Amino acid sequence: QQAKLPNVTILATGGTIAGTGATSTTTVGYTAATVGVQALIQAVPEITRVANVSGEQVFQIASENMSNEHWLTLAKRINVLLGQANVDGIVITHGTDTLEETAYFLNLVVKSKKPVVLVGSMRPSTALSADGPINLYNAVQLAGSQEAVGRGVLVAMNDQINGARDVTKSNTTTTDTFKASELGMLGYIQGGKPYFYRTATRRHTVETEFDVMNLSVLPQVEVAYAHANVGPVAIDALVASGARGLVHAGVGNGSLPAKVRPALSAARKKGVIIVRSARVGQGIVARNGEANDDELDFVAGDNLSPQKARILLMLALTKTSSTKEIQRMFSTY
Ligand SMILES: NC(=O)C[C@H](N)C(=O)O
Repeated sequence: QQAKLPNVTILATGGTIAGTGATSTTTVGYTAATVGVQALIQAVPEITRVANVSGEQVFQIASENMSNEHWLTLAKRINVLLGQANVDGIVITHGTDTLEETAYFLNLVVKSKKPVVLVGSMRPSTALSADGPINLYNAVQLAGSQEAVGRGVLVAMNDQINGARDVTKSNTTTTDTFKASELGMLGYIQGGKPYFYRTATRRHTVETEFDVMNLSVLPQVEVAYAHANVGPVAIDALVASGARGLVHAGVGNGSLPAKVRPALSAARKKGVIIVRSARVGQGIVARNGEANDDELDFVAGDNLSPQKARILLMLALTKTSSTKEIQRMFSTY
C-alpha cells in the first residue's frame, strides 16, 4: 500500500471486458464473463502505479442477464465499502448492454459522494486492440480522483466521461458507443487526468430519497413498446402478470395509439402506475402533451429512456403510489 495513492476497489460483474474469443480477430461470437477480477487487474499492471487497487468478484455474468436482485446486491456492497475510510472510490466492470441501467440505478441509491465509475469494453480481452485495458486504467484514475467526487455515478469509456442519467449505448458494436444523446458528455480522461466541463444537474446519490439497504425485491415494472399496428395484447399480459407499474415506450412524443389507450387506462383503474415515455431516444415527453395525463392519471416520463424510466418508477413505488408524487420524482431525478 502506498500512502499517497487513492484506494480504489474494483467490483467485477462480468461482461465483454471479462470476455474471451477463439482468436484475436473474434470481436463477435466470443464468450462474455470468463476472466476473473484478479486477471483483469494483472492485465493492466499500470493501474497499481496510480491507485492501491483491490478486487472483488461480485458476479460473473453477461449484462443482458442483469436483474433487479443483482442491482440490490451491488448497491448494498457499494454502500458498505464507501462507508469505510480506507475506500476512496469504486470501479465496476460491467457488460455494456445494460451498463447505463445499472449506472442510473446506482446513481439513485448510492449514499456517498465518493466516486463510483462504471466501465466495460466493446471488444473481448483477447481481441486485437482490445479496449478493456485502457478503459479500466482510465476508470481507476477517475475513481481515485478528487475531480470525480460529488458528481454522481459516472461511466468511463473511450476516453470520455459520461453521467449515469443521460448516457446510453448508441451503437451495437463500435467502441465509441456510449453517448449522452443530444445533451453531451461531462468530460474527458487524458494523460491520466480527468477534465470536467459540465456537471449533472438532476439530483443523485446523497441527494435522493431512495434507500435500498433493507430491500430484497423491487416492485415489478415492465415496458410496453409501441409501433404501427400495435394492439393491447402486451399491455394486458403485463398487467395480468402482476406489474405494479408500466412504462409505455410510445411513438414520437410519447403518443398513445388508439388501440393502446383503453388498455393503459384500464390498467391505471386497477392501480397500475403508467409512465408515458418515448421510443425515440431524444427529447422530452412533457405532462399533458400528446395525452391528457391529468385526466388519465398518468405520469409523463420527461426525457428518460423507457429502460431508465422503469428504474425510476421501481424506486418511486418503494416510496409511494401517488401519481402526483411520482410525477414530482420524474421532474427531480
Ligand atoms: N460489450 C458487452 O459487454 C456486451 C455483452 N453482451 C454484455 O453486456 O455483457
